[in-house]
Amino acid sequence: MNQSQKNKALFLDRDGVVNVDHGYVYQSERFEFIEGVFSTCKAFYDAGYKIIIVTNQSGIGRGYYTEADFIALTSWMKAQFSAHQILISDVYFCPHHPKNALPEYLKQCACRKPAPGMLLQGISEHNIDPQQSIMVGDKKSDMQAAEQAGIATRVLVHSGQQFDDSAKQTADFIFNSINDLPALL
Ligand SMILES: O=P(O)(O)OC[C@@H](O)[C@H]1O[C@@H](OP(=O)(O)O)[C@@H](O)[C@@H](O)[C@@H]1O
Ligand SMILES: [Mg+2]
Ligand SMILES: [Zn+2]
Repeated sequence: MNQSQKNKALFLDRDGVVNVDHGYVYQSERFEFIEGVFSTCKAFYDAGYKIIIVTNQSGIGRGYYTEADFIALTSWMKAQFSAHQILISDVYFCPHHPKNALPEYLKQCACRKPAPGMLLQGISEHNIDPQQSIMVGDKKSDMQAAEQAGIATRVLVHSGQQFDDSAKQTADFIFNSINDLPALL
């Protein structure tokens, strides 16, 4: 299969990119969409990008909330995008943590960013060409995961966690938020 038959993807980190990172958000009442997320995702969706979310959810491993809580919130979140005529093709999450987690989630896994596992799974399951794809994150670990997965364009946004100069070196672009992303179209 040649590259032209592969899909291009906009990979999004969730907390700090899609929604305000209030810290281990798991309830829709605390899920505050970041300004511009719908208009930006609509622009990329209409431009032929699959939209795939890849999110660390150590709050599950830490016992702050359950996988069922996360799945319910994710269903609600996808419905909000759908109401804006945007299909979220998939949401991949990592519930693990290497040090502070309930026994069943205590592990050094291949999916927790900066590991690339969630991105590689999305690339495989959705026939994505990483060279035509973009990753948006608010942490250095998001950029490192994308680099490991071969995602060609990496964007760091200021709308989430603070980051240092070493994080800036892992990004191709640094924007205030996802609202500025259409400049890349
Ligand atoms: O930004 P994404 O990957 O979508 O999700 C991040 C969240 O799972 C949480 O990740 C935590 O980091 P630790 O997992 O505790 O290191 C903290 O940064 C929280 O503020 C944040 O809400
Ligand atoms: Mg984040
Ligand atoms: Zn994991």
